[in-house]
Amino acid sequence: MVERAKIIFIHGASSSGKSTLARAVQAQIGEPFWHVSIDHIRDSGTLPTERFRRGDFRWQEYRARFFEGFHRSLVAYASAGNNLLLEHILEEPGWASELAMMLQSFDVFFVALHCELQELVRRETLRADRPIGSATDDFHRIHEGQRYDLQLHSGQAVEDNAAQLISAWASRRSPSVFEELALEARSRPAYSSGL
Ligand SMILES: Nc1ncnc2c1ncn2[C@@H]1O[C@H](COP(=O)(O)OP(=O)(O)OP(=O)(O)O)[C@@H](O)[C@H]1O
Repeated sequence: MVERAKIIFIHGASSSGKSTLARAVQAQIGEPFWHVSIDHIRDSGTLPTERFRRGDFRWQEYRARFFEGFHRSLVAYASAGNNLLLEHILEEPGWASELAMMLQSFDVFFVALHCELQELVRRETLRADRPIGSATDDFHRIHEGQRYDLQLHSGQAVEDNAAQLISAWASRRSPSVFEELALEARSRPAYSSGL
């Protein structure tokens, strides 16, 4: 029988330190987790990034199907029993509920990684490999009204955050935020009527 996959979902603005934290957790946690991120797809050359930049293709035309495919890939990995350390940004308001529904048969632990705006802008400027302004846009949008199983602040040392995350994850409780979100989504009239 396939073991129920565990998913640790780190949610934070661009440059908040998600990858850095995910790597630290992956290095210390007592079970193997696959670190999954849009960054890996982009950096592997999967997408014809340069051609999107040049304007040969319009990203807006392909964006929704790209993310839909990414979200479905999480279900595919987890269905096969793989534990995932997911770092992701919920860029669209409906994605939290959609993902909660898609991932409802898995054990999801939802973690916020907060960072001060000034520090986000400093990191984004220093690294120079992200569109300037992404971090600020995310900062103002992505955590609004969102509930989490754990909230961390990236002003703390990454080792401390990783240790705190692992310890909170080890004593996680049900219902998790994702279980609650899936329940809420199922009880909405649009879902029950199949629309
Ligand atoms: N706690 C920290 N203190 C200082 N700098 C940090 C910290 N965590 C990460 N950084 C730096 O900030 C930059 C962004 O980090 P990282 O790639 O982990 O962020 P991210 O949230 O995964 O970004 P993105 O979503 O844009 O891929 C990197 O240059 C990293 O070295």
